[in-house]
This record gives sequence, C-alpha cells and structure tokens, in this order.
Amino acid sequence: MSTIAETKTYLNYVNGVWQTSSSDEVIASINPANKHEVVGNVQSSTKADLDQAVAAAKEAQKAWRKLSGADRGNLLFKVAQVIEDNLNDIAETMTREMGKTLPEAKGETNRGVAILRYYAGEGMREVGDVIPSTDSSALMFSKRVPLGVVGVITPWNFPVAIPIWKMAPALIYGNTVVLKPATEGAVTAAKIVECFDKAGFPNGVVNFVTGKGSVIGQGLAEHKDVNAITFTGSNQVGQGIGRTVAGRGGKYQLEMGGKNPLIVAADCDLDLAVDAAISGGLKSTGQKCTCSSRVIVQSSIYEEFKAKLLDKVKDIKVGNGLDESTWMGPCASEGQYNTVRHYIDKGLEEGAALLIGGDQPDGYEDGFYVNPTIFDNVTSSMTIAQEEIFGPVLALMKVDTLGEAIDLANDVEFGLSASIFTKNIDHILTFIDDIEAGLVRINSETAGVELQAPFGGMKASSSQSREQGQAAKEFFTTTKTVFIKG
Ligand SMILES: NC(=O)C1=CN([C@@H]2O[C@H](COP(=O)(O)OP(=O)(O)OC[C@H]3O[C@@H](n4cnc5c(N)ncnc54)[C@H](O)[C@@H]3O)[C@@H](O)[C@H]2O)C=CC1
Ligand SMILES: O=C(O)CCC(=O)C(=O)O
Repeated sequence: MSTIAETKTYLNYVNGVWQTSSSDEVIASINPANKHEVVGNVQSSTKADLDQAVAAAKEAQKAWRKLSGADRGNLLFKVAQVIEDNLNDIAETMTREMGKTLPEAKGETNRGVAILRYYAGEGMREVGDVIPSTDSSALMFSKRVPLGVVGVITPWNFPVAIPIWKMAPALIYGNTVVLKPATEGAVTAAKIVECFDKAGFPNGVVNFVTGKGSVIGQGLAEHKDVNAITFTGSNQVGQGIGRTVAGRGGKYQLEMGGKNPLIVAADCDLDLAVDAAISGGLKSTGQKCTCSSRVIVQSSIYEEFKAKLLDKVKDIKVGNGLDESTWMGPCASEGQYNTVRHYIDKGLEEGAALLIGGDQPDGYEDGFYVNPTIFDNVTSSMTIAQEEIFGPVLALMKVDTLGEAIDLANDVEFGLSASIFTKNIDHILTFIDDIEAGLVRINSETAGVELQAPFGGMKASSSQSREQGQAAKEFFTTTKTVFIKG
C-alpha cells in the first residue's frame, strides 16, 4: 500500500522563497528498499519556474560578487555547521531515498561539510598573480572573476557530496547557482538547500528547482542567462549538454561514466587486493563512477584470487541500508535495477560464466535488490566489459603479463579511475605512465576521492576539465589581465 497521502511535499527555492511549481504537479521520490514507501514529493517544475530562478540568480549575483571572499566564506562556514548539526536527519533521508547504507550516508554528509569548509577558506586565498610587464613603470596582474550564473545538474548517487562540491566553489568565487538535482535524490538535496536557507545566504544566491531532466536540465543548458553548466551523470545526457552549451558559447564541465579496472599482479598482497575489489566494486551497490567493474588478474594467481573473492562475497549481507547488519543496500531506483538486470542477462547471453549472484535475495521482493554478482571468463569484446553497469557486478578477466593487463585496462572508451595491486616498483612506474585514467591508484581501490585534489577522467569520462581542489577555480572563474600605467 502506498503512503503518498501522509508524505511531505518539498518545494522549489527561488529568490529565498519556498514555492510550488506553476505546474501544480509533483513527482514522488520512492524508497528503493521498499517501493511502496514514498520518501517525499518534489515539484515537477516548468520552464517558467526555471526562468524565475535564473532571473533571481542573475540579479543576486550583482551584489554577491561584490562581497569580500571572507564574507562569502563565512556563509559557507555557517552552512557547513548547519549541515553538521542536521547530519543524522540528512543521512537517514539519503539512505531512505537512494538506498546507500547509513554509515556511507553519514560519511558522505560529513564529506559535504568538509568540502564546504575547504572552499570557505578559499575566500581568503589569492585570486591572481602579478606578472612582470615589459614596461617598467606599469603594474600588470591577473585577477580571477566569477562567471555569473551557474547551472548545477546532479545525479542521485551522491545526493549531498556532488551538489556541494559543485556549489561550494561556484559560490566562493562569486557566482550564484540554480541547482537541479536528480529526482531520486531530490528530497535529500532539498534538505541541503534548507541548510543554505538557515545559514542566511542572501536571496537569489542559491536557487533550487526540481523536475524532469528533459525540461529543467535541458532548460538550464539552453538558457541564455546561465553562464556555465556543471554536470555529473550519464554520458548520453552529458554529451548532449556539452553540445547545447557550447552551441551558445557557454562554459561547461561534464563528469560522466567509468569502466574502472583493478589490476591484480602476481606479486601483490592478495588479501588486500580481494578487499579492494569488494569495497571498490560493491560498496554503494556499485553505483559510483569510480567503482571497480573489471578485475584483471594475472593467470598464475587467478584461481587463488577467485577462491578468496568468492569466499568473502558469499557472506555479504544485502538489505535495507537502515539496518545495522546490512553491508550492501538496494539499487537506487527501479530503472537502475532494470539496467543492472539487463547487463546480467547480457553477460550470460554473451558467454560469461556466472560465479555468484545475478538474482534477488529471497524475501526482498519489495525493494530493488540485486545480490553481489561476479562473472568469470569475461573477454574485452563483451558488453559487460565495455559499458558502465552502475551496479554490484564484477567482471573477472585473466591475463598472463602486466603489459597485457594494461592494454586490456585501456581497451574501453572510459578513463576515469584505475588501480593496480603490486609490490614491484617497475610495475608501479609503468602503470602510472601507461594507464589512461584521471585517477591512478596504487595498492588502493579505484574509488576514493579526496576533496583537495583534482578529480576527473580521460577519454569519454569527462569533458577533460577537473573538479574539486584548486582545479575548481579554473572552471568557476575567468581571468582578467590588468595593466596599470602609472
Ligand atoms: N558519473 C556518475 O557519477 C553517474 C553516472 N550515471 C550513469 O548514468 C546512467 C543513468 O542514470 P540517470 O540517473 O538516468 O543519469 P542521467 O544522466 O539521466 O541524470 C543525471 C542528471 O541529469 C538530468 N538530466 C536528464 N536528462 C537531461 C537532459 N536531457 N538535459 C539536461 N539534464 C538532464 C537528470 O535529471 C539528473 O539530474 C547510470 O546507469 C550510470 O551508468 C548516473 C549517475 C551518476
Ligand atoms: O568515488 C567517489 O567518491 C566519487 C564518485 C563520483 O564522483 C561519482 O560516482 O559520481
């Protein structure tokens, strides 16, 4: 039975006011652990709602950019504190809305707080360089200035961290924002925007409009008053956004898929590699763009690695992320569940051998659960070795040499993250040089991003730009070169 009648409805936030959409329609956000539970309703917004939000952001930017970096930073420190004070509620909402386990949701919310504090500090750091002029009586310097209004289009897999790692740098460098989250994470995102409201941001600096990607996301990409778009999500949507924004001369940044390899060399600590494959491949139910989906193992240790992996994976407890005993929650939505099931069928059809999983755990039919799944005998031409699955599915691939392993690792369109387990320094150096990935990890799982370092991929994984750390300054500002003649 549906619980829609008792469900809270979340509003858009435009120019500092919580308001309904002009459509008078809402979209339900469902609990993937129990499809009969509606976590909240969010506005199904229209182009007119979006226009209002963009106009508010454009107007607010005039005063926001004039504030000192320190003043903007103080507001970021405040919102970090409000989020920290509400951490348990936000994390629990996240688990109910998109299924990740509660400890992971708490960790992600804490990460959001840390990102805000990092960028709050940026308000007191340099925004340019003095460059010697050929004219000895002149002063020449560069000055970073904001872009204007930034459209933030985010996915559901990190409903707190991703909006924050895009909004915090946008705001500190003097831009205003319009956030459009994925519906499957929109209630959690609304709770984050409530924290911005409580922290006392000026009206119009942060705006929040929920709705269909094809209407609000596309509307942001097309909007002449949106100076830049920052996007994380699928390749198909990202490429479309890139073309649209480039076509009207805007700036864009796309963070998209991965098909990340984990190479297990014969000389490595096998137990560590097994743990990394499990953690990197199956945490968050495999729904990270950095998750390990191809495990490439040297033939001399292949059988031993496989036995150790299966021995641990068979004990993984799948269940509702709110239960303390659960290690892995459900897929985030019915659509995602169907995608994962499609890839499992494809793996079987194309001749991969299913070692474990591939099915639903018994007694969990009300949720979008898939057991941890491992395929053996996977070859590079198979669909499950090429396309992003975004689910708890590992593909085991056998190679004889390290050179073969790196060639196989690079034989995909993506290049986000890659890791190797080895004790051999020559292997490490070769891997660092030859692997085609934006994140190169040695003796560590493929997932794991530090907020102070550049994050992004090579090849089809990103638009070649980088997020987070100091790299964010590149994207969220433009440069004026100033020449002053005395
Ligand atoms: N790189 C990553 O972290 C992510 C990758 N994905 C990949 O994408 C697949 C599909 O997931 P989805 O949620 O459907 O991703 P998606 O790319 O459709 O959605 C991401 C965001 O883009 C918006 N959007 C959708 N259509 C749009 C359009 N035409 N113009 C502008 N914005 C639009 C969505 O509303 C959402 O806010 C997953 O199976 C996974 O492979 C999904 C989420 C995150
Ligand atoms: O691994 C991480 O922490 C970040 C992953 C990510 O950015 C994503 O899945 O979109």
